[in-house]
Amino acid sequence: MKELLVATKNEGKIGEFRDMFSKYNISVKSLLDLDESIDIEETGTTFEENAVIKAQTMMEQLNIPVVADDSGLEVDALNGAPGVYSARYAGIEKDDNENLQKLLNNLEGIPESQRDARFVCAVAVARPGAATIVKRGTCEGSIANEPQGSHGFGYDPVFIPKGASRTMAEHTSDEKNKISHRHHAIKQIEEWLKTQA
Ligand SMILES: O=c1nc[nH]c2c1ncn2[C@H]1C[C@H](O)[C@@H](COP(=O)(O)OP(=O)(O)OP(=O)(O)O)O1
Ligand SMILES: [Mg+2]
Repeated sequence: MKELLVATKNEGKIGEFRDMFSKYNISVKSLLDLDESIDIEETGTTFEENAVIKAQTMMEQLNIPVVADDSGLEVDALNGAPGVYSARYAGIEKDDNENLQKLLNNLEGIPESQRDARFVCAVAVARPGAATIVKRGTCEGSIANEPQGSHGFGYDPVFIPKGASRTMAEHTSDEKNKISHRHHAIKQIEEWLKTQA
């Protein structure tokens, strides 16, 4: 079992990386195991830029391969907002509940047919002495009228994946990990993951 650092402090992401990397025989360490005071500024304007910033910052400090995830929700009726600002939508302090309440307020009165959205995830792999890899995965869906379900994290209680009749937070973690944006991004770094185990 090889250990890999995922440069995140998000417990929801950490759990999903643990579950999805286990099949590659890789165990996950995160910034919560390392040093909670590490705070990497997300100055990019795209998910890819921010994922690369997070992965390269830690790779340069530790001289080991580092994976990072930058992700968020794009809502068509809001011209792609909250997008890269998903974690800071309702303010500087991250608060999943405030964020999704603000989203529901901003979509008030907008009919179901115009509530299309997608989750986006960029996964970056920064490697000492080799080029950084960055891949994007998406999960199409729409925004519910009210939060439902208690699994997952972030905007999961208001996101209904395309073809589903319940929110992502009403999916088990195994179900989510088969269809999520994070799953689709990780799938694209599979070849590299296999070289790490
Ligand atoms: O599967 C997901 N299910 C629900 N919501 C999600 C998901 N994936 C991302 N999201 C939302 C949460 C947060 O509002 C933003 C990520 O922001 P993002 O900066 O990438 O993560 P973060 O600041 O929580 O942790 P960190 O930067 O340490 O990895 O998008
Ligand atoms: Mg962040």
